[in-house]
Amino acid sequence: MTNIVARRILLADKVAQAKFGTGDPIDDPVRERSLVEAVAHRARFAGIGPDAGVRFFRAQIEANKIVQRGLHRLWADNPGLRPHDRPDLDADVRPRLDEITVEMLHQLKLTEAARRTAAPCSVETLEAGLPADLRVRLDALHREALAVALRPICCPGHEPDAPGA
Ligand SMILES: C=C(O[C@@H]1C=C(C(=O)O)C=C[C@H]1O)C(=O)O
Repeated sequence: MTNIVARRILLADKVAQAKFGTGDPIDDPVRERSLVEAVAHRARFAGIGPDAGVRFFRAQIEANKIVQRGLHRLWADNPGLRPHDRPDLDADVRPRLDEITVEMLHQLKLTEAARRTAAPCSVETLEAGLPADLRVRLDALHREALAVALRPICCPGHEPDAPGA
């Protein structure tokens, strides 16, 4: 599960690139709402607690926006670091996020029982278990996002509810 959480966070770089300089806001409440509704529906269908599923995905969204905000700030302040290409958000990046959503729901289902009985774990432990090729791509910004994204897994039921949850 940590693996796919890290992959979604790294994909936020592409989202940030797609939006940078276009005027498209980092926050897209319509897209978020449709994701959360789809997750609640599918979680219920798959027999995962919809609340747990929604809580998990709200954390993934927040983590994604942490990376986007951090990169937009970095690029605004450092023109030399700005990306040269702009992926297509709708045609390229969001379909990849949608694939990850399906995979994450599957993993949530598979790990449900284990997570219910597991002792709270630390983000550091989960991060240390990542394959090296993913770990090396996580700088301080991505690690900050990873900590937010993993909170529902590490501390099920203990993380504060997101606004509007
Ligand atoms: C990833 C995007 O940016 C934000 C983060 C989202 C997410 O993590 O799923 C969804 C909508 C946006 O608020 C996007 O616009 O697709």
